[in-house]
Amino acid sequence: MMTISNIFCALIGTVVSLLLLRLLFRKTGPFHLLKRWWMSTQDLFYAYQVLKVPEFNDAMQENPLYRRVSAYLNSLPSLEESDFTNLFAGKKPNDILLHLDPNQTIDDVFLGARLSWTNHQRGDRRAFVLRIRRADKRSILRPYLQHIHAVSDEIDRKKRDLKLHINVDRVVLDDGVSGRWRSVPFTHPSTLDTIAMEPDLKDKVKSDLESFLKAKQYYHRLGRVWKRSFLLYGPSGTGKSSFVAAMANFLGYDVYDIDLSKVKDDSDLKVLLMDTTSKSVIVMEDLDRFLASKSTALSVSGILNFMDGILSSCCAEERIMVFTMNSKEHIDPAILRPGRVDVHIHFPLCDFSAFKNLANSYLGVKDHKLFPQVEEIFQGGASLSPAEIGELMIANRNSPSRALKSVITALQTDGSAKIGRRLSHDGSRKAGDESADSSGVFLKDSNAMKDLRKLYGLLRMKSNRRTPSFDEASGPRDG
Ligand SMILES: Nc1ncnc2c1ncn2[C@@H]1O[C@H](COP(=O)(O)OP(=O)(O)OP(=O)(O)O)[C@@H](O)[C@H]1O
Ligand SMILES: [Mg+2]
Repeated sequence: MMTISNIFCALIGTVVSLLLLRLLFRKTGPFHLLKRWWMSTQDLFYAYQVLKVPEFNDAMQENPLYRRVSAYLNSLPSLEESDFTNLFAGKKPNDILLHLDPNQTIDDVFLGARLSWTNHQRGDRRAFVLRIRRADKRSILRPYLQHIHAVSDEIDRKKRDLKLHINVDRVVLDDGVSGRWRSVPFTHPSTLDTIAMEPDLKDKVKSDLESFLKAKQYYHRLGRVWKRSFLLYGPSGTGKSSFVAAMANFLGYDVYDIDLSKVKDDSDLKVLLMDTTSKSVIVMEDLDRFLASKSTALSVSGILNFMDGILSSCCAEERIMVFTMNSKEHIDPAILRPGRVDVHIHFPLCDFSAFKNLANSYLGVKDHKLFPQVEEIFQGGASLSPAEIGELMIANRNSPSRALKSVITALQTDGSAKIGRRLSHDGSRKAGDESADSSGVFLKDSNAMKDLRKLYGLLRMKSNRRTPSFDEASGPRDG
């Protein structure tokens, strides 16, 4: 009986203490009142300066700083905690925008200094009013304004509707001016998360792109054009083009896709480049194929000038250049020298870890009883491109087991056929079935193929020389 009343008393005690704590710490409670009183007492001992950022100047022209401050303040975490915040839907789905009520104040902290902003509104006149301690002003005002610029730039970048520009022979624009680029909204869904790639490599590329975005001052101090070039190379269907789209989405940049077969000569390439804007990814796909065929009057030196960034320095900068190739084996090393191409990224055929990645995103399957069998086949040396495996998974997406079985069959047949072709190409051994269907999905495995696969697995194990996936040639890193 004693124990039950003890428990009851303890329960009551806990509830009462919780209620008291709540009263103490709520916004109008003694703790917050005390905090506010302490701050206003402190304020008596400091001199403050008030700075105004009006929406318009005297000539009724818009003040760009007003828009930036507005974007900055609406992104502050303290706004989420304010009782005077309005919520609006943004342009993109799931976008929620926060806005502070007129004549309300929010606090901000920068480099340890406390600042406050009031959203001042009288009639049609609007301004943001910054209150800052005089003692802090000299040391932090300039960096604080730069910080506001950087944050609002970042917000703009994320909000932009991206465009894909394709070079055409000539197009007449709405305003009657003719141009060489035809533009459409860029809505490619590929993101760095949807690309199956070694996680370390993906992280490296991400941080490389992030540090590029912050490196404006750094590049300028070095007297270099603020650009970075990437070479994506690997067999067909390994995700190079998808990766370009993912990069553009990550950076919030437009894409200029240069179709080299439509570039007449070097001066034509110059014109095209001069018509591109900053904050863009400029892509030359299948450069190896173009260099091998050389079907237009565009010279290699025209391409080299483009790669060096001489041409882009005349107009806007902040560009990413991307070249894709199936193989860089027969490419003149001068084309790929550091400075021309800063980062080399290898896109290999699928291995077991990339396969698991694809199974997770295409089928929602993290583990499966057929995985050990798939792993064994990969270890035997067979492989398909992520595009081939992705197609099989999409076609059988309602049944993961069927999807995995079809991948296994394809690996056993098409993979073996590929191995056979490679071996016969080397002259080491003749492939059994050279006429295999390229999709290979419905072909039956044979003993000869099994032997070839074992042999190929051994050869691969012996020559286990891996191409590094991310090879940073040179160039500035961060700002
Ligand atoms: N690594 C990957 N991760 C996720 N999906 C991939 C990957 N590789 C290819 N795919 C899928 O396969 C399809 C083709 O890929 P993509 O066009 O990017 O390959 P590619 O390397 O550019 O081929 P090509 O050299 O023939 O141009 C895309 O739909 C893409 O979604
Ligand atoms: Mg491609």
